[in-house]
Amino acid sequence: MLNLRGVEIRKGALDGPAQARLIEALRPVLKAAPLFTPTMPNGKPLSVRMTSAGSLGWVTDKGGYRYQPTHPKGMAWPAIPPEVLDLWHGVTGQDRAPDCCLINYYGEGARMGLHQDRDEADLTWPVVSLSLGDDALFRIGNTSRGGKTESVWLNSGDVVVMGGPARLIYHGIDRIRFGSSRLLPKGGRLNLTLRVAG
Ligand SMILES: O=C(O)CCC(=O)C(=O)O
Ligand SMILES: [Fe+2]
Repeated sequence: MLNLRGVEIRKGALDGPAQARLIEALRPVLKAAPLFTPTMPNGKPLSVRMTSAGSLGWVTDKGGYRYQPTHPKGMAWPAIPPEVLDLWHGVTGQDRAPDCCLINYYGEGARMGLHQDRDEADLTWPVVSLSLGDDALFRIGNTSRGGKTESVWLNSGDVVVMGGPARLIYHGIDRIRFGSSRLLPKGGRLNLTLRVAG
């Protein structure tokens, strides 16, 4: 395990078969709650497409960043698959389940700027994130804006945990190596982010 500024990076936490099982488990979720292109509060589209599973999903549009119980198309989010819940319980050792599994899809050229995860009601819960598919360059900054940053490549099956003093650390994805993994038939990267949100 790698520890970068308090952020735990569990390289190879999931082996190939476990990754393939997760992709299978996510297929019906993505069918029930299709990926959409979110926009920043200023109207600018994000390059990642996203959706959620769980009682709450994270959305952003002209109304701002928030958690809500429904997909932008109006339906409730599908349940978080048991395989994903097992990962959370195994990593956190907590009985409480996450109420949101945010699913980010990075196609060719997609990225995510440096940000803090701070829309959750209780910031004492860790954020657990799983990488599936193409490699991604993950950048870690500081708990306030600015300052030096460090980067690390995340590969399929890696798990990142942001908790404790690192819960509010700035982080982002600079770029992916499109086509570096064969896990997703059409390429790209799926990132699952598990959180106690409400
Ligand atoms: O894609 C990633 O690894 C990070 C995603 C992320 O930071 C987020 O959804 O808040
Ligand atoms: Fe984040």
